[in-house]
Amino acid sequence: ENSGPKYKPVTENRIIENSAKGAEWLTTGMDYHETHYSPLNQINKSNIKELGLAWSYDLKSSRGIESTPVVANGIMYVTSNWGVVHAIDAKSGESIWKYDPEVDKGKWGVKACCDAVNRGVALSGDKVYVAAFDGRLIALNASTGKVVWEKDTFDGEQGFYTITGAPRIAGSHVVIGNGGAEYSGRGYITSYNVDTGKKEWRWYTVPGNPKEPFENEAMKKAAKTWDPAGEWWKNGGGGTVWDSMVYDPELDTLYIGTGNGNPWAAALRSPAGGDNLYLASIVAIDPNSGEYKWHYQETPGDNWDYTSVQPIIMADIKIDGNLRKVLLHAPKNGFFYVIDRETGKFISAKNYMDVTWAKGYDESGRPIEFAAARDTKNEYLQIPGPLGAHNWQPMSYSKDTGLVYIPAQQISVTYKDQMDWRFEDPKPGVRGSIIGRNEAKTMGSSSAVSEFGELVAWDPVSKKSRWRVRYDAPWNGGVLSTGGDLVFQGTADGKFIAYDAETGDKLWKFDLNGGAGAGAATYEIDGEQYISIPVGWGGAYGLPRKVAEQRGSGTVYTFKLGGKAVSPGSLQEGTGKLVEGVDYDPSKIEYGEKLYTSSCATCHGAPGATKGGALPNLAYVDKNIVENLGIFVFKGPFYSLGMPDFTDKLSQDDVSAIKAYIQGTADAIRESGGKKIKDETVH
Ligand SMILES: O=C(O)c1cc(C(=O)O)c2c(n1)C(=O)C(=O)c1cc(C(=O)O)[nH]c1-2
Ligand SMILES: [Ca+2]
Repeated sequence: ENSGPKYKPVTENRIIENSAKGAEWLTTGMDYHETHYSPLNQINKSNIKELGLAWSYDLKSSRGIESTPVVANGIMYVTSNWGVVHAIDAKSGESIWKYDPEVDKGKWGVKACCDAVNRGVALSGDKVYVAAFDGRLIALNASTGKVVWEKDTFDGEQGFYTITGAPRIAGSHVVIGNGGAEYSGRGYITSYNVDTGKKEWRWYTVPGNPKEPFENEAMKKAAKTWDPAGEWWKNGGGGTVWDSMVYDPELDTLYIGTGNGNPWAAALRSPAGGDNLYLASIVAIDPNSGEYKWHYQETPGDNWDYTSVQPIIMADIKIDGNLRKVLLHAPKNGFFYVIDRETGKFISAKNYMDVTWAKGYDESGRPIEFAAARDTKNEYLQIPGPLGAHNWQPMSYSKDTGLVYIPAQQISVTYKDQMDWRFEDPKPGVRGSIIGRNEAKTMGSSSAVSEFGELVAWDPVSKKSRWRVRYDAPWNGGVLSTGGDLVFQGTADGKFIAYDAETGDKLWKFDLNGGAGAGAATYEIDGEQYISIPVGWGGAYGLPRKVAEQRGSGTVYTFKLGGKAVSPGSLQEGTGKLVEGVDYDPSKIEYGEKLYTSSCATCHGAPGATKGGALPNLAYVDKNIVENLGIFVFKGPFYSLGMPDFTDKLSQDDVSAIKAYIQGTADAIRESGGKKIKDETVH
């Protein structure tokens, strides 16, 4: 129990007032603007060399950690997998309380497109809000961690949903969306009263069956941009709001980023074409009524899993001599957008990474596409691939430098439409289809062009990068910028690095116990500035592969000047030896590969393609696991950790074929002297 001073309620004024000094970090993005910038400057260029570990905290988790810490009243709130909340003394690193929503992981793990992650909490009054993976929005007492109220946000809905995002507070409303657009789902957000949990409104992002009454004018308008021949509503249509929402208290408006189409292939979802509103858009909503205000669609007629859910930043910047209230956005599709947040008017879009789907944008804010990117017959080299030029990892906007620091990447894929796709049609050979994926795309090579990561310092006014830092690998962590003229980023290869915000010069680095994804936060207690980063490798890219040699239990690292705490260690990983000696029938390998692609590949990757990520690569596990694969796939020992149950999905014969494929591939790699046989499976 918290024995410290009485918990001071978190109010709108307090969040606004804190922006100027930055002693606390009161929303997932620091304040309402969600800049991931703090004016704190005790730690700066002159003393960064003295930055050392103040404390570390074991989150006791083994999947991806994606939450930016939130700090109020000396308490840090950070989430780990499935929606577990840790309240930590932000000065000492001692646990205050822990809340586990006790998600039925066996039941829900199968619905995880991209790891059982959670991106953090929201604070309001004396409560902390978290959304559990299984759809429950939960209000906890911020001092004790006791449940105040709990609501099922999937109530009455049909889709294959999960929640990974952080809730947001808009006045007296707490709002949450969900994920599921790789499976089946109609995107929506729901608002609840912060005090009572009473459901207030629900806003769908895409229209339902046009034969039924529309919920509102926005849906009626949107339906005209979809072809009913695609019967998208059976599949849900997509548009899930699985990450960013920002609230502007001055304009009393909530801005949400919407996700990709479901299925991905536009030609199957809406054969006659159309923009498919409000997919891949930023939509402004009145948080009191739940009514649509305006939208700007970044990727009309999405065909590539180009979600627009990526972190949105509010900024007030001078463009052509006029101070404009804008939204800054770097979604998956590789373009950087500046949008007027009062009107929704498009200001500019310019690619911050190489892209092969569009040449640029016209004055009205429509992309000028390359026709080949919509070819339904031929394979196409898609850059960025479905993991995006930037994913959920928070970017940061510094008011001092005027730059946006984007954790960007290049990961390509070759795509082709799966023209024989049908809704919920498990097919050996179709990626993830046995576990409910509904993408309608087949993928070829994921490494036709090189993969890399980049920290891009982007000037949103001149639409050019000021500097770039190149990393060998993609999937680097979120970014923090500070008044100390510093930029902090954790990397996929397990470092926490400080850069000069003006030049990109590397000033300091610290070795972590694994690859980092989450963004860092900073705060001040008793006159000392702290910088805190939760570390834990995983997420969509990290499930089947890793970049750092080491991998640790999820850990919060907190630094201060002169800190001298001892670093936590890494986990003992497997042997790294190819599996050997499992009996198999070689004639089954080919069919086994097909079943593997449909059942195992999205989480475990292709056998031997990597030595594993947050989850093991099956060519590098103990022989007993492959030999007894049936024990593991039919509600086995890992079911309670989130592994799907393949009962009624695979037969014993199917399992024998999968075993043949795993052992056969491992043998082939060994015989070829360790040569990689297969590409990794992207996303
Ligand atoms: O379409 C969706 O509903 C949805 C949900 C999620 C999610 O909830 O995590 C991701 C994605 N899509 C996605 O496309 C994606 O690249 C992705 C990466 C991650 C992650 O946490 O690493 N989640 C998701
Ligand atoms: Ca998606």
